[in-house]
Amino acid sequence: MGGRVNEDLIKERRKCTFDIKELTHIIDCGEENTIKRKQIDNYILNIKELWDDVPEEYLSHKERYENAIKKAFIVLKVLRQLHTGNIQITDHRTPTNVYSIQDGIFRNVNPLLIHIGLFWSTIAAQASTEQQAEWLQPDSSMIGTYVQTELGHGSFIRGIETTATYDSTTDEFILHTPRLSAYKWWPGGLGNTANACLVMAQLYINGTCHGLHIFLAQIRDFDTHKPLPGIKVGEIGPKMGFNTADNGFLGFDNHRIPRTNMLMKNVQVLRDGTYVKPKHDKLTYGSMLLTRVTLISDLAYQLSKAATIAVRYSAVRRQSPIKSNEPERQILDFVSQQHKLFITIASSHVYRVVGLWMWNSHKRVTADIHEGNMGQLPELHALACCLKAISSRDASALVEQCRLACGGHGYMMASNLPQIYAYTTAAVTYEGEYTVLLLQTARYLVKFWRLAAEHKPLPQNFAYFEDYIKKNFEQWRNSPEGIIEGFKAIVAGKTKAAYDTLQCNLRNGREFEEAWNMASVQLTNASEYSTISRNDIEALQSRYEELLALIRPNAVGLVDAFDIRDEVLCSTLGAYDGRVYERMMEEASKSPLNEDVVNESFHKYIRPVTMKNKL
Ligand SMILES: CC/C=C\C/C=C\C/C=C\C/C=C\CC/C=C/C(=O)SCCNC(=O)CCNC(=O)[C@H](O)C(C)(C)COP(=O)(O)OP(=O)(O)OC[C@H]1O[C@@H](n2cnc3c(N)ncnc32)[C@H](O)[C@@H]1OP(=O)(O)O
Ligand SMILES: Cc1cc2nc3c(=O)[nH]c(=O)nc-3n(C[C@H](O)[C@H](O)[C@H](O)COP(=O)(O)OP(=O)(O)OC[C@H]3O[C@@H](n4cnc5c(N)ncnc54)[C@H](O)[C@@H]3O)c2cc1C
Repeated sequence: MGGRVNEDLIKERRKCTFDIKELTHIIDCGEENTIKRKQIDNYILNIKELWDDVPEEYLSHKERYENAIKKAFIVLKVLRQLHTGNIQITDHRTPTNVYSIQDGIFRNVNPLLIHIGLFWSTIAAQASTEQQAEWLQPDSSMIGTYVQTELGHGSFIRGIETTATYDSTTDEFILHTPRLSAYKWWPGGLGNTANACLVMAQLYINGTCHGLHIFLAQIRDFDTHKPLPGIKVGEIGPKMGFNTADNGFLGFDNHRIPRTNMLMKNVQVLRDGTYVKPKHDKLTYGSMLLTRVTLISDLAYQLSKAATIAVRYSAVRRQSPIKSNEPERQILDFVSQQHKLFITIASSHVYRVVGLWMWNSHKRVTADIHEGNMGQLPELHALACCLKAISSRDASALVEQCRLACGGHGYMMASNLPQIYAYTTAAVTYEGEYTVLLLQTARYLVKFWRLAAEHKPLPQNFAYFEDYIKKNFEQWRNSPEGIIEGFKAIVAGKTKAAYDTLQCNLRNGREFEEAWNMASVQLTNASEYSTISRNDIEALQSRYEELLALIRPNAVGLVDAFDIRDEVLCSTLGAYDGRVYERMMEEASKSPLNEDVVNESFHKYIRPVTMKNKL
């Protein structure tokens, strides 16, 4: 759509005091990545079939899925071409090769996300070399998903009921769903798209349960796509978001797979049924760990989208004068609006940096594990748990804050803020629910507080526990170092409080698990504080309003530096040109309810009532 850039935005960009491109290169981890990202964006933007102009809100549940699948397989074909063309394309904003531009294509989620983000990555991480050679062919017919959660169990995965029983007479595993609560429920792409899946099931050999293991199972015929015998599969229905993905359900009726379909990099079942244990019994949980790590970067990217939309709109929207005898002001001039939005820009940068640090930490620890050293795994797990929990809670809260800061127009689907919120808030639940993961980190904190309380040696990362006990903390200084020291004191204090409550519950005769449950609110609080979150930064930094004023002239420049294309933002409020009202009117004209001057419902339902006895 043509037309002049909004005058207020032009002025805002003139006010900017830093080099926007330089910040974009920092966000992309280098200018060469910016160039590569733009190449990919342009390449995919030129595929016309991907950019329909029928808003998905006007499609049926079925049409929305079919439209998304059409696009997903165009993208998959392109990715295969690019990869086979040896162009290693990595979008450093989400170091998972999840291409930022996909948000624009699907406006919701790519139905192949779990195929790309969990199915392949789990095979690459947990299948043996021979299995990878067989299953990871670039032109494979397998379209997979990751099938763990059941109707009856999501958080407590040791309670998963699906069984995989070894039959030595035929050298097979028998996958079985013993009851309704054991039906797999939720996996992305399972309902209609996937023809294969990685199933998390309880392994049984000669009546002994060896716990959860991962098995590759084909569930549909590669050629006809019909479910195989013994497979009951379908789609779970509409959700709050993610409605371009067919999350599904799956039941096995004594479905047989070869023994060699158990992922056997870290653990083996030999032909005679011998079970060869893994070096660490949580290696099977590795895909959850990796996804939690990747989610931090993705959430940072969702924040950058919401901030871009809300800040640009706030620079364009004029509402209410500050002095009655003056013109209406840009709402971005209201300090309360700056308070709502600038923390979102900051949080996007914080979680992008943390996400990249965690991504590199995961690579380092994975290399150690490959060498047989499991020592760093517990800390990586504890960090991934609290960081995924806090980043998803912060991101969903801040995206909603951005939506609310845009008034009624933020409530329009055409603003794209509702979809970004629906997408982001799901991350508080999936891949490990918020409270459940915070309690995992609490286990780790309590373990080291116990050592500190017993004056035993502590790893360097927990030296501050000892400082706290010896009251070595300095007076709070209003500087970054002072704030970090303050946080350490808060975490130590919260951990001590939870630990003391735990000890008190035990002294009162409670068993450990009950004592833990009774202290769980304090335990989650300690975990939350082990991660600096948005509210804490505001609360701690005096001169806060002065800092908002410092940011104000650069606010639009800061979001322009995220360099998110209009086609990806998909937002009437956030487009680069700021022509909000023209875009809103253009989107409204697409509503099917504007096709007829008088909708047929008038004659069918309204007129017989309103004109009764009047003709
Ligand atoms: C797909 C993403 C791709 C790319 C990302 C990019 C963008 C993202 C965008 C969209 C993503 C889209 C869709 C998301 C798809 C969602 C998929 C899913 O949700 S898959 C299912 C996820 N399910 C879970 O996460 C379940 C949560 N529950 C658990 O993890 C476990 O039940 C729990 C850890 C809570 C407990 O396990 P349990 O076996 O009971 O252990 P216990 O608590 O007794 O602890 C024992 C011991 O083990 C340690 N430990 C536990 N887990 C791990 C681990 N993963 N790694 C290492 N160590 C672990 C634990 O600390 C404890 O140690 P100590 O005894 O304390 O020493
Ligand atoms: C959009 C989306 C996509 C998903 N994709 C997949 C997928 O591809 N593959 C897959 O396998 N799964 C997937 N899931 C499922 C997801 O992993 C589960 O929903 C998640 O693990 C939570 O489990 P649950 O829903 O059974 O909730 P539950 O485990 O029943 O928890 C419900 C509530 O109980 C409380 N609670 C539970 N346990 C504890 C505890 N120990 N202590 C304190 N409180 C507790 C918490 O408040 C929690 O919110 C997806 C889910 C969503 C929403």
